Amino acid sequence: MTAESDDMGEARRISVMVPAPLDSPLDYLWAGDMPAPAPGHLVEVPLGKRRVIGGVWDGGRYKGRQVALAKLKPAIRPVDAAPLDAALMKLVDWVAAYTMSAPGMILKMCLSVPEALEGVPVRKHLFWREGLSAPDKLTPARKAVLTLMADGIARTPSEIGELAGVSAAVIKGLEEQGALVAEMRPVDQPFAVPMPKAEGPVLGREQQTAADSISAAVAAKDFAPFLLDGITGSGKTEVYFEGVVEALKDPTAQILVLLPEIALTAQWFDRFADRFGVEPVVWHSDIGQAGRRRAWGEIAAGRARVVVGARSALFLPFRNLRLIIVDEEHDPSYKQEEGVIYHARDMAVVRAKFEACPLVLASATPSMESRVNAKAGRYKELRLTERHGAAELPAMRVIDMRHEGPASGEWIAPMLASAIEDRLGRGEQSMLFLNRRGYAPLTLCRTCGHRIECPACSAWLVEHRSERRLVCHHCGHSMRTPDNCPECDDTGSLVPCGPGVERLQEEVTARFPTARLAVMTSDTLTRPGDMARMVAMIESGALDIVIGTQIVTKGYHFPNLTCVGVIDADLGLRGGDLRAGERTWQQLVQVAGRAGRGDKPGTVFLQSYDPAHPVVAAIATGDGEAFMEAEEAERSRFHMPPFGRLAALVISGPDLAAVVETGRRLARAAPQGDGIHVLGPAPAPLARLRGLHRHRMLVQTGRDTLIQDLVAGWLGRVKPASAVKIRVDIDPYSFM
Ligand SMILES: Nc1ncnc2c1ncn2[C@@H]1O[C@H](COP(=O)(O)OP(=O)(O)OP(=O)(O)O)[C@@H](O)[C@H]1O
Ligand SMILES: [Zn+2]
Repeated sequence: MTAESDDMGEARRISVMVPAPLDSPLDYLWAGDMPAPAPGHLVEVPLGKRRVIGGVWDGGRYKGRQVALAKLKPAIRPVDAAPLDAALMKLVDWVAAYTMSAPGMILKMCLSVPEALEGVPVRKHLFWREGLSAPDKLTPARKAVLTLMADGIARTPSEIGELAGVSAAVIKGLEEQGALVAEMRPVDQPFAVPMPKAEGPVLGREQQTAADSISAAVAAKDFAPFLLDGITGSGKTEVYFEGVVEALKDPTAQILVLLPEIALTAQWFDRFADRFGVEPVVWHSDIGQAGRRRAWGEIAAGRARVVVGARSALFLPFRNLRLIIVDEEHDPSYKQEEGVIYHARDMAVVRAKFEACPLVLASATPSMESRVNAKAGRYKELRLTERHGAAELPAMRVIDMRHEGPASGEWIAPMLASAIEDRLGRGEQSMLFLNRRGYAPLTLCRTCGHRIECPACSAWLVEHRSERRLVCHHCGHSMRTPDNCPECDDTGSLVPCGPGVERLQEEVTARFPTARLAVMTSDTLTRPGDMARMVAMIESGALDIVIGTQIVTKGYHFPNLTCVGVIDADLGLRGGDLRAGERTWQQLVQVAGRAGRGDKPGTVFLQSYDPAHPVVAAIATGDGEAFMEAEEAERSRFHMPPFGRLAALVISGPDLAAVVETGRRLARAAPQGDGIHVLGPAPAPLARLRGLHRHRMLVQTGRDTLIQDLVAGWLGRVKPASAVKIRVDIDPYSFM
């Protein structure tokens, strides 16, 4: 072969990132007459026995052995879809490197809707217009159709059938006679374009200052990270809506708003619709296949303008992203713990940088990470220190459960009970917060002391009395609640220990038999729309008392809710990991923040066995700043994140000895050096999960160490024992 034809051959080599767990793109041969597609274009290629859609990639970033041209498999075809843009491809590479995941699995999250890439199916619509031929016989059924269609709106045959109450044959007949004309339209219609109302709300002084900063950054079209730190009810949403208004002035701009999954609720949508005239485009697990296809396609085409979604929306293929908002940025649900382990808030910052657009992290309880970034000047801090309008922060009362607690077997202290009584009398609402689903977290045999555990996990089974079942909250295993102890077979000896929301419901019903009560948990709100209906009931005053898990803490605004009771303020502090204090503080501030948001003042009751605990004291005094300062000092002293870096290794497998052996090998090969600390291996708190044994290791380094390189080198020196997996979690949030 001459050098020239060799070059020409090389021009036919393309690197393709395929949605599979591979370390780098694969090379393919681009056969046929068309020039090889440039990076970003989507192509169909063979992968093993499958055909997959991948992106042509700049393979130079990934080192590896080059396969000889003659051995390359040919690509199948170009895919007729908008190419991925450079910023998104950069994000894929970056997130893969940071989280130590296969880049193909990150790309898979971007191309999460393969059907959208296949082109949208078309559906037949019929319409009528003046001058079309009249049918030969005008039967009543035909007349009904023509009357309906006189408005000129195109409808599918089935819509016409339904609306006019006629059979398919009638419609077919009219079409054959030329009285209705058919046109083919893509099934997926574009979304309505948001149009901000000319007049927004009159912003308060602090709100206006914050909104101006954000709008200026949007207009400047450059990377600019903000921390919007405003107390609960201070009107953060209205502030970042101003940024959205500014961005929409560019007719091609797209805006992404990330919310924790369970905060994606009717209230937020109503407010958006109020301001922008239409609902935003939604992206989360509940929208179904067709909804995903439509949303993905419209986003990729650049037509979907404002998208609101849960964490996975971060990887959508926007064409011209001009603003990212991460609301409730402290929320732990932004960390994905399965599959690719990533933190959507942190990766949002990276995406904003690559897209060169502003980013707003909003919270009443900013995470330590964001707080420290703001202090260091990496983020610009915008503060809102007052509630909107006349509303004041609620009063706080700590109930010392050691002296002021309820009788044994009850969970509501007298002081809280009388406060609820009082609200009932005044026609106001109360909310009780207990972050525990089910009836009781533990079932114990009074005779032999046996505790009922999950057979596959090291966890107790939780009683769900309404279903008469014991359920594992880790793997979903469940069994009928037995009558006899499974261990000693004694009858009637099993007793529930501790409260869950169902048990609390029992107590509330007994105490306040006439109160209108609802329980809000992921068990009671299972269908799409359940949450919206419940929220509407609270808003309309159809409920007096709401019992809920953390599902009720997110962003709700119920003006008539004036009493919040935290049943167990110490719950999140037990078995404390690195962030237990911070997280409990955030959760309690958020739940407390639901009280007194209207013109009536609110009171929050915290039931605690440890009122002197810094977290409880911080909530009671309202001095969260002092608490977070102390937390920060502590983290800094021990070089914990964000002042140091952490990576967790979870070693798991079906055979305990193999897991232990792998841990030993890791320990022997552990990295050493200044400021590097390796902890473990030790059994994980959740030592068995879904039948697999789990051990953990933790490596801690200084802020300036490239912990990924350290871990990669380490893993390269160790061969796991058979059937053992090692999962790496950079910046771990879960220590279970
Ligand atoms: N400038 C304003 N004019 C009129 N109403 C406002 C204004 N600012 C805020 N509000 C209203 O005040 C209420 C609280 O605002 P919002 O829900 O945005 O607070 P928040 O800061 O997001 O609170 P949280 O952190 O608790 O979710 C909402 O009903 C909102 O519509
Ligand atoms: Zn289990």
